[in-house]
Amino acid sequence: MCSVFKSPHHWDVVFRELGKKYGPVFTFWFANTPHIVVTDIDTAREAFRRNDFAGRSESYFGSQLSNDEFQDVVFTDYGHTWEALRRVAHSAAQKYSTNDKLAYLANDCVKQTVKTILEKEGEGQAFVPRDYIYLMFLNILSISAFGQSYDMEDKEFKQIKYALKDFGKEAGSRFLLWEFSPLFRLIDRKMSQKQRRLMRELVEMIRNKFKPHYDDYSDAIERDFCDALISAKNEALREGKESAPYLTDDNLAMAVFDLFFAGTDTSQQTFQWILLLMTYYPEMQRKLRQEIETQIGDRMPTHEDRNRCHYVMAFIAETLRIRNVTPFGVPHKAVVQSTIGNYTIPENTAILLYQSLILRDEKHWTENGGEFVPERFLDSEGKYMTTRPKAYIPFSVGRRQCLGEKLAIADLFLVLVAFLQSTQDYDIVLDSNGGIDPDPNIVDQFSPSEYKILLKKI
Ligand code: HEM
Repeated sequence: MCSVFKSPHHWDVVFRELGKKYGPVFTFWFANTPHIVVTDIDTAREAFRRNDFAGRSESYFGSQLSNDEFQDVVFTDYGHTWEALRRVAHSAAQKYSTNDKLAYLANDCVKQTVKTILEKEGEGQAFVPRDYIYLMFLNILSISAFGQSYDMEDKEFKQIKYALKDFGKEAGSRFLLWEFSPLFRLIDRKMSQKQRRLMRELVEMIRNKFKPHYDDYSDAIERDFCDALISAKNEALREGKESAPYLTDDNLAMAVFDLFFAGTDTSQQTFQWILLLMTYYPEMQRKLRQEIETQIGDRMPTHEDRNRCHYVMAFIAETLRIRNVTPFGVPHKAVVQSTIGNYTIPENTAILLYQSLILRDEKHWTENGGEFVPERFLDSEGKYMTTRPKAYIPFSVGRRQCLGEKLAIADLFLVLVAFLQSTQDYDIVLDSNGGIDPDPNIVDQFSPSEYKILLKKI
């Protein structure tokens, strides 16, 4: 473990070397906890489709979101509560991913953001787009979740962003040391206690938004994600489903929390990559604009436009492939003793799916697997491939696979198209950047190093 903390490189570089040296399945020790690392797609698909590896280990961080009082989807171990919560959260997320409301919402949020950028930053002035992107995706999710939007100066917006984003930057890799070393938590107690407090306040905030939904809930109209979950709970109660006892108000509020926790940062960070890549490769920006102009023009983008905008879809897919923001996925746990390939895996062992290695492995992606080539997702007629290559796993595989995949793609598509439409009188130009390698200071994610862009009038 020391070797990865001491390394000046991103963990991806270190694990890539380990993968080359030790093959498709190897053990890595975080302090005194062994983690099985899987780097082969066939082995991963076979193992993760089974319930045997659908568990989550008890973790320091996870215990703040799933504990005796309430449980969420992401951190709850395999069992009835997880199954019940996952089912209702998945169905709500799927519903939202094709909802016309989402198309209007994304369009409004983007237009408002571009207007604010032009007012605050002005034409031709370089600025860091990070906070604007965060606000845009947070608003899309918060309006979908409980019908509330924020502006940059809102106290609550600042609180959410600080707890889920800025504090993470401040704490850096200490997060991992807190996770694996109670002693380090004690030594570093001022910061680790602050982290617990921030999380507690955030959980409380979301619960306070969820509960009042009962007061004016009506079966006739589904306003947002909270209503969708209440409706799923009522249905389970009415029909006497086995899942009903697990759908407590506190658990459902935590499922809403997951939307923020698992959905905002992943989506907004992916969009930061999209913006960086399309300014880094201006000829690709032109191609994106051309397609949008011919296929959609000035009207508001809809979900159906995904079937027309093949290059836009390929560009998003390639960004998710080469700059997958969750390179190591989320650790799974063996719920029983089982096997991966020829290895016996003891009960309770943690397992990591090393997604980013599979996503760039030359075995599956030819020798240019490390390069950004959106065309690899287009067929010979230039159409976006409907069947994805088997090694395309930015959202993981199997029982725990991301339940927000469809929603994330819908959001990214709508936001990208609306962003390019709203800036059609400009070239989006990269002003300064640290290249397109992931920031080596954020070791367990793929985050772009800070960059500045400007809107240059054509
Ligand atoms: C680009 C955007 C996203 C990426 C790359 C991403 C990726 C992932 C990955 C790799 C996992 C771990 C799967 C596993 O354990 O095997 C995951 C889990 C999860 N994601 Fe996403 N995600 C994204 C967006 C979203 C959105 C928008 C939502 C909200 C609806 C969401 C909700 C979840 C939840 C609830 C889980 C936990 C599933 C479970 O444990 O059963 N994600 N995601």
